[in-house]
Amino acid sequence: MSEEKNKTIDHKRIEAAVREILLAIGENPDREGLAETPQRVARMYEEVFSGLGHQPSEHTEKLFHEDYNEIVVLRDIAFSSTCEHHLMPFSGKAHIAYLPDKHIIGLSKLARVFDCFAKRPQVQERLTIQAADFLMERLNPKGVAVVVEASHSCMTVRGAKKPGSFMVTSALRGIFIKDQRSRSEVMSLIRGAGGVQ
Ligand SMILES: Nc1nc2c(ncn2[C@@H]2O[C@H](COP(=O)(O)OP(=O)(O)OP(=O)(O)O)[C@@H](O)[C@H]2O)c(=O)[nH]1
Ligand SMILES: [Zn+2]
Repeated sequence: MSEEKNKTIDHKRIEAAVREILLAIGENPDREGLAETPQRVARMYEEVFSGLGHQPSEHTEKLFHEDYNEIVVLRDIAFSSTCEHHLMPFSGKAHIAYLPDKHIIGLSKLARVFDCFAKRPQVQERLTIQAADFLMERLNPKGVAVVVEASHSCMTVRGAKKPGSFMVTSALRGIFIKDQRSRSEVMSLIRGAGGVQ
């Protein structure tokens, strides 16, 4: 993602809202430890919602022509996102695979595309689908598979309070839907060391 400032983030509004929340919980927003918290939170939101000011296509302008006809997998892409229900983080690993059709993409761009969708208010299912659909459309490969495993802090530290629980989501596209052998192959590559069990 480009380092350019995110124009969708209004720091002043976030600061005023955070001050209001501090008052609403009965805190003194002017005490030493909290005095700069509204500004910190605004800077944090700029970072964790940086995907709102950007498009994943910013990372996929360059494709390389290559006659490679086997599955490519980028496994264990660490990520963090924000649950849109509670504005609390969820984090884990994404695994992205595709079967090229004449074009490949720089490896890092897979991670950058995923991050661009992750750095928005999200639910894990939509994040998974958006990454798969975008790569399918932009790369025009024979197939795409995205598997995401994540722990949701809104479920581990509050609410149901189930630390250690992981949500696993997947989105298969193209040949990975239609062809059982390709599907088994991609899932076993994703399941390799460090992948989903
Ligand atoms: N499917 C899905 N659910 C999510 C995700 N992130 C958070 N949730 C769930 O969203 C739900 C929101 O449910 P609500 O009943 O509206 O909220 P709540 O009263 O705070 O629910 P509890 O978390 O059960 O206390 C909860 O069950 C969360 O666990 C996600 O990425 N995908
Ligand atoms: Zn949540």
